[in-house]
Amino acid sequence: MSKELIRNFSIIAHIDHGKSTLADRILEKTSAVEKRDMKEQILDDMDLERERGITIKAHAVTVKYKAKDGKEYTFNLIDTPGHVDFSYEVSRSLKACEGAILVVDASQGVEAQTLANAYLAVDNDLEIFPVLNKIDLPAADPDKVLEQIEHVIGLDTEHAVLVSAKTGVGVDEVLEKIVEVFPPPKGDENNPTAALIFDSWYDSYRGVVILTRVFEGKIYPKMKMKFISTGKVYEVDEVGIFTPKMTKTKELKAGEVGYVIAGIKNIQDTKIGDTITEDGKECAEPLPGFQEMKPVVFSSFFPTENTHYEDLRDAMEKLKLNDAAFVFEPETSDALGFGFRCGFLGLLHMEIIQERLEREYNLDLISTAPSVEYKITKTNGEVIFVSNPSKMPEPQYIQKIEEPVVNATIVTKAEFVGPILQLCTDRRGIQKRLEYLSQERVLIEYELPLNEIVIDFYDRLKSVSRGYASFDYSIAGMRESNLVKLDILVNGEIVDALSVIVHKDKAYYRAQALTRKMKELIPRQMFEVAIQAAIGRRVIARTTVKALRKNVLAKCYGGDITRKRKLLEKQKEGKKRMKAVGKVKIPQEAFLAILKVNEDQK
Ligand SMILES: Nc1nc2c(ncn2[C@@H]2O[C@H](COP(=O)(O)OP(=O)(O)OP(=O)(O)O)[C@@H](O)[C@H]2O)c(=O)[nH]1
Repeated sequence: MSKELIRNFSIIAHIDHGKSTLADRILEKTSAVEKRDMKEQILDDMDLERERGITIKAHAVTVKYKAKDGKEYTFNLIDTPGHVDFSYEVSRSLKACEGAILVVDASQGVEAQTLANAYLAVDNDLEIFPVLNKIDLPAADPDKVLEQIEHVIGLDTEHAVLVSAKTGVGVDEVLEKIVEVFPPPKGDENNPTAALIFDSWYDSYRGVVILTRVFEGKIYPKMKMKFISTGKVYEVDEVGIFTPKMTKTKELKAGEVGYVIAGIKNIQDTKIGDTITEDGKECAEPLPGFQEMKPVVFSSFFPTENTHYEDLRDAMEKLKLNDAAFVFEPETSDALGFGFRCGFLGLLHMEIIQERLEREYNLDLISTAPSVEYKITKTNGEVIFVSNPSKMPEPQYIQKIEEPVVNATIVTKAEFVGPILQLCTDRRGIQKRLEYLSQERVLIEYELPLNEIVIDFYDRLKSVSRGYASFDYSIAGMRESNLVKLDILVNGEIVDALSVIVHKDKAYYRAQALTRKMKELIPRQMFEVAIQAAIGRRVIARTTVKALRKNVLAKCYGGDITRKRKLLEKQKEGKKRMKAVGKVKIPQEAFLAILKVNEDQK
């Protein structure tokens, strides 16, 4: 097949603007999927993706399109996720493309991730054309949105297409634009092989499946392929494309996108961003790779039953096979016993991993409040990185603490600017930009400490803007701050897993709110439970959970054993997701109380 007839592209958009729906329509129109096999959002094949209605992993699919010029084109469509935690998936997908369709909801307009993703595409030198989706909605205002696209993103709207991905209106025009606007790939199949790994996952039957874009040369069965960064060599078993089912092909040539299987057992060997070449006939230099993704949010996971520790380790190792960005290491907590300290790309990533561990592996977990990684310069000049508050050195050994800060972009309606600025100020933000995109839409940029974002920022933003604010952020660097560790003591003992790092000015308020919240969350026990918050040795807040007066069994006068058993069963259920710390039973919610403490509502 001639390269002239190939188009490699991604669909990018703000979350919920309809890119998965548009991808579905494209598959339908190109008959890749029989009508009877068509289910909504066919590319989102993980159960969890379907349930949450979001795309977690990027997917690639190859379809044929007979254009109006009479020629048959091959489209390699790469669907990308839209949530901020997964923006690294977007950027790696874009490296495999020549073009990007920017989907914008015509009833909503440009949002924070529309901007972030459009800039990513521009940075990757892609051809872009906008698709204004949802024009079937009465609130759709395509002209206004076109103006925003030109004015805010600076994107030419000459090739913009008005679409309803729901009804199919305009989709034919999108297909023609793909042919017209996006350039065919370059490269020569006779050159030494250079192919980019842009995704990989572990399949229990076939081993590692690599998703690759071939830039030069080709990949074919029996070829000895070499990964440039690790130097490892494997013999290729099979190559092919997704139609969307895995379909074997003879080879993958320059310009093409597809999968490679080579009996690889270890996903660590297939680093995303690495270049595949041919052993003995190497390309001169590796392709420009990707930014390595570093976890920025950390939390500890402990099994509620200590005997499930090994099961938890096994489950996490399995999950990691398909998620290179998820990291973990063993941790011992005085209060909670054996568990793991885990690193994530963001809060959503953390929630998804926890949910998968609980659902797919049937584990009951206690997770601790999310934290970020601090850079600490000790008084002896040593520099350490601490992502676990309980590992923070004593204050007298600390010279300075730096915390990660992000550049945050918020797009909202003018009427909510006031409360949003207030929220950002409360969260120790520094304003960088405020611009009216139109009379009623405003773009706000702030530098904010990441630590203030992981704690319920997004929820608060949604609530102060009644849902009319979109949000995106990228890590900007480190900033020195006056931070302290707040310890929580239960009956006089520090519960290490409850410690949090807070700004000094907020410590007192947080301590009050936290102890109050703990009191609500820790159930009454047979004895009085004192809850204190302290900085170092200084106790700054205290509450008490009163003792229970009656034993639950006291209700069972006489010897009705079945009734007694029922009550005990009931009690046991209530015990689920609790962890005994000394004599006191602490429920999961208490470990996340910091997320529920709402200082902005004071
Ligand atoms: N009325 C209308 N609704 C649409 C249209 N296109 C998509 N939707 C709806 O908008 C919602 C979001 O669509 P998705 O395709 O899941 O959006 P997405 O951008 O892929 O979202 P993520 O995969 O979560 O990033 C769904 O409820 C769709 O049914 C359209 O043209 N008209």
